[in-house]
Amino acid sequence: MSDAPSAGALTSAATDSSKGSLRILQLYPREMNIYGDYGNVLVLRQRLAWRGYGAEILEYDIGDTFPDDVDLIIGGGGQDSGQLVIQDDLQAIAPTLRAHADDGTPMLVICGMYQLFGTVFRTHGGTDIPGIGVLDLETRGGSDRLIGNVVATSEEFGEIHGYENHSGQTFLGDGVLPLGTVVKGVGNNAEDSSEGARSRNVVGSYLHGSLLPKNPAIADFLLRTAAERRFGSFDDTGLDDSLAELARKQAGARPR
Ligand SMILES: NC(=O)CC[C@H](N)C(=O)O
Repeated sequence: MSDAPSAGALTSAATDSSKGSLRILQLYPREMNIYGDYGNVLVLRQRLAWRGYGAEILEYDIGDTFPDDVDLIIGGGGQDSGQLVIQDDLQAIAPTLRAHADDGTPMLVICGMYQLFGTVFRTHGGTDIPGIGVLDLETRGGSDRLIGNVVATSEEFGEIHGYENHSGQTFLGDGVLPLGTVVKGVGNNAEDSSEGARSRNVVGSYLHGSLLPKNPAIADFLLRTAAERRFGSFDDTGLDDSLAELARKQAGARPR
């Protein structure tokens, strides 16, 4: 169960939202929200609040109507069983998600949802869970779970810190770039040192933690992109990220 707000709830941590509000949609928070992934939404909301923007946190669950005017779409990790539960509903909203991606809506999808944004996840049990083809990649389940701390490097976002726990190994097609190159841990698969995927304004990653508290550069990319699309500009006043910096140092020093 998630402790997230119910569908359509307006959660405003911002006392001052005079610069406007962004609508952030969390996909399937019941089934696809493990290892603290909901923290990504909380980080986005808080960084908006610090800069005088509001955030409307929406949730999409099985059978819901997909909301209008969504500025940012977030998806978390899930067990294979959770991925099986949502698979039919996800196919039903696939055209909407693909249209959002093509239109430039910023998105962050982690692990289980990252896999399902590809073309297919063949589980270790031999079941094919079809993806929605937003990202050109496919995933094959293996007998080993890949678990531990990860550090990846990326030109766009610098060092990326997180924690992986997956059996699926993901292989990128020509239509996407990796999010980063792994220097500690495994990332997408045990063969090519790539981690995550980038295409249009979509970021896919295996990294939990949750990801955004320790990676404010990725959070601000998502917020800047969403705000510029909605308001034409973004006041990206620098924030005091010294605690995030400490967390990054600590995470980087941890054993695999
Ligand atoms: N952490 C996750 O989201 C796991 C995704 C998928 N069930 C796997 O094991 O590969």
